[in-house]
Amino acid sequence: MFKIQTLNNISVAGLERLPRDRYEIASEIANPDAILVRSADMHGMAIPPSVKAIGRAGAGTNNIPVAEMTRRGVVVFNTPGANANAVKELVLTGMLMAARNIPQALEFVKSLTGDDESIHEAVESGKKRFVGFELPGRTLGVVGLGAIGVRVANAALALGMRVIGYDPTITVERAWQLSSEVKQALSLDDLLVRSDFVSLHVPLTAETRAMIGGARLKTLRKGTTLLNFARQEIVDEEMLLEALETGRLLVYCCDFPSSRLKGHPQVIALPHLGASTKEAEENCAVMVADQVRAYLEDGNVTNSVNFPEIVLPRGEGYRLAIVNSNVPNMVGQISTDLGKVGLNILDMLNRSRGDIAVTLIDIDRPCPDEVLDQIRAIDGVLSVRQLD
Ligand SMILES: NC(=O)C1=CN([C@@H]2O[C@H](COP(=O)(O)OP(=O)(O)OC[C@H]3O[C@@H](n4cnc5c(N)ncnc54)[C@H](O)[C@@H]3O)[C@@H](O)[C@H]2O)C=CC1
Ligand SMILES: O=C(O)CCC(=O)C(=O)O
Repeated sequence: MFKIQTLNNISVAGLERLPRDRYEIASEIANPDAILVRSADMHGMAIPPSVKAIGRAGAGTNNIPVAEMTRRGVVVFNTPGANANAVKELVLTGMLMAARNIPQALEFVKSLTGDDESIHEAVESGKKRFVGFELPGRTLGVVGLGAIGVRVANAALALGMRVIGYDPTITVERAWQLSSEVKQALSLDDLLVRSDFVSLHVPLTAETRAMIGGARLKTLRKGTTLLNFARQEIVDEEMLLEALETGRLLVYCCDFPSSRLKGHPQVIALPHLGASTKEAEENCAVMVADQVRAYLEDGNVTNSVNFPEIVLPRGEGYRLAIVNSNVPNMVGQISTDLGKVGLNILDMLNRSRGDIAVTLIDIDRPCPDEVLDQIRAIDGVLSVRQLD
């Protein structure tokens, strides 16, 4: 029986992928084998030694201590692209809300009093305060052309916008998906000076933290709208407020309210709603549950942010799933231990990524406990599991 701890609400569609006769799932559970999480902050949390996998039902893994988990030999998964359409739709909503002064217009309508005739009169005389502008011909700069950025860029083209993008590490897959109409910005600074709207779609990393700071905000075209559906910390809030004050920035539309941003007349702040659609929640939950299950039951790894991709189809025999440091002669030492007791290797796969390697070995009969312990004792071996 595998034990799964959930730190956030995970869609039932995903939990149903973990059959109850093999999986016990609860928000409070002792010695879990895996943790499923959305946005809960796991930094500083005591993660029990029993944990072998952490599954993030979503894209960003900045809420998980990934480096520490790698050192411990714990795999961390995410669900690339599973919520990208939901975020794209909210970014488009944000652009349109900003261009048409929708939040202010809604506030105005809420404030109306009197009978239908007086409301009608107030509407017709008041609406001139909310005159907006249209998107065709305006330039959108997309920073980060991953699952979300590519969708936002292509959708903005379809709305008649000009689109420029910046992503020095764009993958081949995303480059194929990106319309050839999207022009390449030479640098982030080049993108910022050429855009009427700027939309951020990068992960939060040491490099992207406060990437949009004071100096860069000063280079924006007067009246730019900045959209941040990535992470709060990517924008320097102090400097942002100054840019709004000077009018360099017209609107800041984000998914991350704060005490200073909420209620600000030029800020549209949503309560981290980017991935909050039924479809995205289901997509993420199903994908992450399948990935965690494949790892727990077969040792296979797909869509990990810290482990190598490794998939060895199950055939005959018994499987050992070993996580070890990526150093020479690990496989040699492991196979020597197996050979000493006459265990025959039927199939084997070894993959590495950075400092970590995963070795899957199918053997002809169960491995005795003392041999498993010998393998565990090899310098650099982080975990050894014999799978049914
Ligand atoms: N508001 C919300 O609810 C959601 C927010 N997010 C946030 O959006 C981020 C992006 O999500 P995805 O597009 O799914 O991720 P992704 O991994 O598919 O794309 C990220 C892209 O950013 C690029 N990148 C990294 N550093 C860069 C830099 N310094 N400059 C320019 N490009 C850079 C990468 O090359 C990659 O192509 C997530 O990491 C997460 O923080 C994601 C989903 C929902
Ligand atoms: O699970 C959520 O609602 C947050 C989604 C998110 O921020 C992400 O996928 O990075």
